[in-house]
Amino acid sequence: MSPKKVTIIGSGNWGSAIARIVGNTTKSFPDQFDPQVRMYVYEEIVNGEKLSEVINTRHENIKYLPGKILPENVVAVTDLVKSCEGSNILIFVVPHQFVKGLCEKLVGKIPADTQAISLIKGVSTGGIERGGLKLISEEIKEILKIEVSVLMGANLAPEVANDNFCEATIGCKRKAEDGPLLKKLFHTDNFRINVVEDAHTVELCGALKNVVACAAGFTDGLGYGDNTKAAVIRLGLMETTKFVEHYYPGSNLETFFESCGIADLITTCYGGRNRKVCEAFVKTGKTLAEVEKELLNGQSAQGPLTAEEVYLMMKKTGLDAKFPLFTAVHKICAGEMKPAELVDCLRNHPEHM
Ligand SMILES: NC(=O)c1ccc[n+]([C@@H]2O[C@H](COP(=O)([O-])OP(=O)(O)OC[C@H]3O[C@@H](n4cnc5c(N)ncnc54)[C@H](O)[C@@H]3O)[C@@H](O)[C@H]2O)c1
Ligand SMILES: O=P(O)(O)OC[C@H](O)CO
Repeated sequence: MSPKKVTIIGSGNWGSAIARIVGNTTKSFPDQFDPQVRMYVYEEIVNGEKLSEVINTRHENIKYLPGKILPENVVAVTDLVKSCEGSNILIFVVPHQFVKGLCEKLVGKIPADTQAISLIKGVSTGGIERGGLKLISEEIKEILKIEVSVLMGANLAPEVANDNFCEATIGCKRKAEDGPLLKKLFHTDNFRINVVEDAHTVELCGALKNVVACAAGFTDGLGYGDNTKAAVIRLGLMETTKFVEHYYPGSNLETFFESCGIADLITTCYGGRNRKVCEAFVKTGKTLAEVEKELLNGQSAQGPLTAEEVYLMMKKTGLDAKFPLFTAVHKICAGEMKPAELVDCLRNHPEHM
């Protein structure tokens, strides 16, 4: 078996942090992986220089992960199709609103035996019209006709890039077949991977924790303390388990105890961008777009968009009333509900009845 070529599609905060890991693991296992890792970069000019050229000369993503050196075998490529040519493993790591457009550019260019793994936390808009759910992994699979696994976990990119110890979960439907190689690609001393088969649950935990993090940001902005945030986390977890069970009956409860579940909820509700942006939204009275622009320097908080997408799909089938926390997050983001009303929503939550 010849060594697998790997492409990272995305070079934001998480894409760059994961490039540091994958650049090193591919070098460590030359029998399994081609050591050159191509990274698709959505080109932009930063301080008068092309970002891709800075990455290829100074090996630093000065906009999205400043101060951290990328391995030299990670090569920035600005042509998406060229970045994927001949690759056997595609790592998708872009804000979820860009996935469909990128995949459509790759149609007909990706052999059927290519594997993908999505690190994207979000849901597709593709299910909304029919009131159903479409996962990002399903969107990629549908467009490119390839197998897609997922990797989610309590992984704030700056801490991962700092090599601080953490865990992550790979969800892989063909666990026996694909799990070992994918684990090899990501598993390090400080980034510990567990592989599970229940990929839907892994992916939905990753998407929905961003919605819960918005609620945590709202309560922080309102000046409530850690007890309130713990209630947000607990009720958010209850809604997440119920949501997963509704769309994928028979999911494995144990998956919620993996890094993708409770651990990611905790880290995101304390240290994430969604929390930060939503806290500032309440404190400043500015719009979410304004605070995102001011605080994140081009990075993206996926929670408000995911809350809207989840709300629209639930609304179609009248499910929204059963998920008051998810619904409240959307309504607050959309200006249909005051942030202070969130506490009433928590107070009257069905979990207390
Ligand atoms: N940052 C984290 O700590 C973290 C950790 C785990 C998972 N994630 C998830 O990973 C995914 C990617 O997040 P990120 O932090 O790497 O991204 P980011 O928030 O840093 O987003 C910026 C990226 O979007 C790209 N972009 C902007 N406009 C684009 C366009 N029109 N087409 C294509 N790309 C465009 C930019 O070039 C940049 O690479 C998200 O789903 C996120 O939830 C992030
Ligand atoms: O900064 P956030 O809120 O996008 O969260 C980042 C990661 O998903 C945490 O695991």
